[in-house]
Order: sequence, then structure tokens, then C-alpha cells
Amino acid sequence: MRAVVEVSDLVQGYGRDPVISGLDLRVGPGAFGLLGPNGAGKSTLLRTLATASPPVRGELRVRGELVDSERSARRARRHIGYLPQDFGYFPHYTVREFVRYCAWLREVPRGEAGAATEDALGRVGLEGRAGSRMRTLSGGMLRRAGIAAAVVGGPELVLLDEPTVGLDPAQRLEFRELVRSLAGAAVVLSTHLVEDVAAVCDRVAVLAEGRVRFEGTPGELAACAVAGAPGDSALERGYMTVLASGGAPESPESRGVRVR
Ligand SMILES: Nc1ncnc2c1ncn2[C@@H]1O[C@H](COP(=O)(O)OP(=O)(O)OP(=O)(O)O)[C@@H](O)[C@H]1O
Repeated sequence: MRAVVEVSDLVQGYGRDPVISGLDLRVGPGAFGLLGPNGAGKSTLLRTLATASPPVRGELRVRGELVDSERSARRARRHIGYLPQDFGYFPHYTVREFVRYCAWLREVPRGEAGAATEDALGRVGLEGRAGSRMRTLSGGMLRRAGIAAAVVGGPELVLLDEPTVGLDPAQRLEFRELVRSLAGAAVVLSTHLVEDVAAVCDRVAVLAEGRVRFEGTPGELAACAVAGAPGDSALERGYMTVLASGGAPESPESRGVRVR
């Protein structure tokens, strides 16, 4: 598999105690879901993949290139769209100005930026609010503006931290369509919504306490479920089983599942 982004032996944290310790992950084209309880390290990992926080230890590669300096990080960022959990914006910008500004930050060629901005706004259904000030948007619309900013110009790596928080059911369905339409890109999305993973992700990792407890397909995660596991769907039961057991419960290597 061609890795668009990969980390090896990643150690990451904020103080003395690492939040992530010795994590290996390779993500290729397709949609990749990150599941895990609060505080597992999902946002910390996404921030690292986005080159926003240099690793404390270990290697980060984007499109095969080692990111180990501000210069290499800047090169990598041209190919990365990132929606952080709380993203900053100028409240007086219009939605169109905000998305176009993000296209400029990513160095989308000037001649393409206008059309790319309109395309991104259309993909999240905000074309009718393109002239509205950012400060006047509802929480869900703000999230959609952030998603538009992450996908504008078609980056090869799209990192979305809880992208569907605050979206109404119709917009969540639209979001799934959008992810499916990003064929060829590597899309990593962190979420607590197991059904979003089931609907769009080709692969999924379960993170707990800064470690990857499971990596495989959603079907393989569902197959980890033991009898009596809590949950309203097979995938939820598989997820809860992996969390409770510290890994998949039975010899999953035979099914090609990576468990650590
Ligand atoms: N800026 C920060 N400074 C200090 N500690 C932080 C900071 N950001 C996160 N942490 C700590 O790092 C750990 C992992 O947090 P992170 O936000 O990565 O988890 P998460 O899996 O995204 O959680 P959630 O599902 O609640 O969003 C937590 O213990 C958190 O308290």
C-alpha cells in the first residue's frame, strides 16, 4: 500500500508524560476512521499528522518525505487539508473569504483558487451562505465551512477532527457523500460516531491511551465482538470488546488484522 502519511515509533505529548508512546501507523488512499475514548490521543495524533506539532520522538512522513524541519513541514502542508476540533477564523470574513484564504494558505494556484472555493462551498452545501459573515453561522454551518476549508483545492491528505459534530442528519449524509467523493485522497477522520465509520471508512483504528489497540476494516472490528458485549450495532459491540480487552479478543492475525 502506498502510504500518503505514516508515523513510526511516534512519541508525542505536552509535558513530561507522553500522550502517545511508540505508535506506528500507515495511511494510504481511502477513508480511515480513528475511534477511541475521550483523551485517547486522537486529536494529538491528527495534529501531529498535520505537521502542527513536531513529534517528541519518532518519524513523520508525508507522501514518503520525512518531515523533520519547518521547511519540510511547509512543503508537506501544501498537500494537507486539516480541520482541527476548534479551528480559528476571522469572524468578519465571509464564508467565501474564509475558504479562499485557506486555499491561499495551502498555496492553491491563484488561477484555480476561485473555482476551487466555489466547488468546496458547493460540496458542503454552503453556496447559499457564501456571502455571510463567519460570526453569523450556526455551529453546524461553521463546521461545514471548516470542512470546505479542509478540502478546498483537493489536498492529497485530508485530516478531519470530529467533522460531523453539530451536523443535522441530512448534513451527515451529505458529509458521507463528500468523503466518498474524495477518491484518491487519504482521509483520516476522528469520530465518536461508530455509524459514520461503518458508512464511509475502508479502514479503522481504535486508539486508547495513546496506543493503537486495533487496526483493520470495519467488518473485522465488528467481528471482534464477543457475546454479551454492549452496543447497538455489530461495530459498536466490536469496538467495546476491543476497548475492554485491550486488543482484539482472539487470534485476529489469521484474518489479516493488526492488533497491538
Ligand atoms: N494542549 C494540551 N496541553 C496539555 N495536555 C493536553 C493538551 N491537549 C490534549 N492534552 C491531553 O492529551 C491527552 C489526549 O488528548 P486528545 O485531545 O488528543 O484526546 P482525544 O482522543 O482527541 O479526546 P476527545 O475524544 O475527548 O477529543 C488528554 O489527556 C488531554 O488532557
